[in-house]
Amino acid sequence: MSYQDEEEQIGYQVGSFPKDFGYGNFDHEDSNSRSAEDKPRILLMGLRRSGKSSIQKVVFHKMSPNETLFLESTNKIVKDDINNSSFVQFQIWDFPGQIDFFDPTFDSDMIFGGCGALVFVIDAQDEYIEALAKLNQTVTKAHKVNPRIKFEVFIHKVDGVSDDFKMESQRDIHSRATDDLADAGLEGVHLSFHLTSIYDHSIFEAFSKVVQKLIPQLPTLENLLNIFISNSGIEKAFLFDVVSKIYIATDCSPVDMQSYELCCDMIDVVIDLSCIYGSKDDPDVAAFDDHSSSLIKMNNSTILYLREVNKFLALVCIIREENFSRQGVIDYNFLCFREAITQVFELRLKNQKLEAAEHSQDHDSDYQGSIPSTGTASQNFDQHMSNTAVA
Ligand SMILES: Nc1nc2c(ncn2[C@@H]2O[C@H](COP(=O)(O)OP(=O)(O)OP(=O)(O)O)[C@@H](O)[C@H]2O)c(=O)[nH]1
Repeated sequence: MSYQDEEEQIGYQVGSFPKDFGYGNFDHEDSNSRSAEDKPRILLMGLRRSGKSSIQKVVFHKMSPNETLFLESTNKIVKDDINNSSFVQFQIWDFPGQIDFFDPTFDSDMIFGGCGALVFVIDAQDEYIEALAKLNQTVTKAHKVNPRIKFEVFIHKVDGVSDDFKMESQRDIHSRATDDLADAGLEGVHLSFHLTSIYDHSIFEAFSKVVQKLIPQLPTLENLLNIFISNSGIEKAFLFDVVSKIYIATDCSPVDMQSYELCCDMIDVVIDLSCIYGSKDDPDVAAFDDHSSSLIKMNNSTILYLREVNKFLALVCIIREENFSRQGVIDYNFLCFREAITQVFELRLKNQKLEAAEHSQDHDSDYQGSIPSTGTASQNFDQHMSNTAVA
């Protein structure tokens, strides 16, 4: 088998997700789209049947978890182009489980060279000794080619195991994997571990963290969210990529799984309602747009409040009912926040264009001087947010 024999699956669409929100039909921000080669790459690796393709299909193609039972084994590298919004642009490469790094057709420089993150999937319901050996081999090889790769280990299929077993497996896998790396002389290589399952939100949460590490503007986005929530009396806020339901940023307070699940469910409700009742005049136009908003009152004196940032991003906030009395202030602050996010988008686009121009001209001109650094940008956005009112 040749690893060069790759299959492109761009714009793939599975399942019954409403037409307006599938990847194939999504009206991309063309001007912000980058060519596939320029995008950061996420590699999905692991032993056969560990669940790699299922993860990709469930998170990015709305496949229902039960349908993954019928997935066939992957026997070539499958590339998938994810192009949801300016911040969520990357390629996912799904590898066959039986990949052999010593095969002469395996071009490790090409494969690991442009890689941003490597997700290694370990089946927690199976013996993991062989998987750990493969993980060690993979990290050693990849790190040698590209020391900047972020390594993410998904201890997967934890739906079928008890909480005690989950914790024990994570501890054991963590210590064995780091010991193996130390034995190989790679003490400095950091591995992040996540307990995941396609049958709950854990896989979306884990993928959110993987994707966030590939967004250079993350500190700026987090800073904006911190200012927004502290001035508006909000408990927690997530900035969501609407299509995949992964969150690309949140404020600095800790994320609890229940809050994240509630916010994900709210997005589903809003999209479903938009599809059923919105845009009667033109069915091809998505009813979910930058004017969409939604408010759900819970029976525990908490409010879920969703506002569209643009067609691709939504801000979902958890607010105590008593703090929602001055909704006007929250709405005003949201407009400031949205304006600041738009500026981050514009700056990112400008930087990407400059980088592309620099790349194509293939010379070391001093463009750097004209690219505003994220630090400067962050200060500018903070200034913008200083207009916010305090609730
Ligand atoms: N219980 C459980 N089963 C899962 C989970 N994720 C995947 N599976 C099942 O695991 C089996 C293998 O999944 P695949 O996605 O085909 O695995 P793969 O790693 O892509 O396999 P190869 O293509 O052979 O390398 C399927 O039957 C899935 O339904 C999970 O989170 N929990």
